[in-house]
Amino acid sequence: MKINIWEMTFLVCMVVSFVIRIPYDSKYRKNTFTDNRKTNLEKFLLAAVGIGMMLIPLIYIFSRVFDFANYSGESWMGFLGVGAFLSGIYFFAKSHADLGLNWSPTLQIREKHSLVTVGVYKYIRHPMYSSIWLWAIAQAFLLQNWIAGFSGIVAFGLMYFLRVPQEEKMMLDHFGEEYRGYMKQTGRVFPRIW
Ligand SMILES: C[S@@+](CC[C@H](N)C(=O)[O-])C[C@H]1O[C@@H](n2cnc3c(N)ncnc32)[C@H](O)[C@@H]1O
Repeated sequence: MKINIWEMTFLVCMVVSFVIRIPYDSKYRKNTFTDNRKTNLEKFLLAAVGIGMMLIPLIYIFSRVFDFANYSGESWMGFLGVGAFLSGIYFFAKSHADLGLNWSPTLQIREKHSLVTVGVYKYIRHPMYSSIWLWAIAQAFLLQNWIAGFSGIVAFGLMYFLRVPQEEKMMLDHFGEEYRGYMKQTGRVFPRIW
């Protein structure tokens, strides 16, 4: 087994993302929820993201199973991948810090949930999803394999397009006009500039 520099970078960034989440995850487990919308579809989407963004890349890096789908990319692709993952890690950390106790890995409202509209949430409604898009794009640039490189975009794309409308509906159900007003001032994954 020989891991190249880009695959090693992917692994390190993945571990850093895990470590960032640990303190939020342990606090999250102590929450009581007043609304829990973790449906079977949600469970499927979470599993798909785990498979597409972690399991398939790990199998690719540590075995030869997907080697038939390798291609040889240019080094600029690797550098772009590093830039995308590093900026993704910044937004991942910042969005966790801004959401604080309101963070949840799925669609849930906790007791005493408050609407966060400060920090990075002042400009974007879904900065954590922006950061995960950056991870998926980085994966495509860093893992030069048609399956392991693109499984992240497919899995997260599925989650993003199916989950975001449900998440915004849940927030509207709870925060009503406050969230509607917030939607008018912010973009989904890019800042609103018009
Ligand atoms: C995985 S987090 C992702 C948050 C957000 N969609 C993002 O991409 O940054 C999903 C949970 O965060 C909470 N949430 C989302 N937006 C929020 C906001 N502006 N203020 C407070 N909680 C929020 C909801 O409880 C939702 O179930």
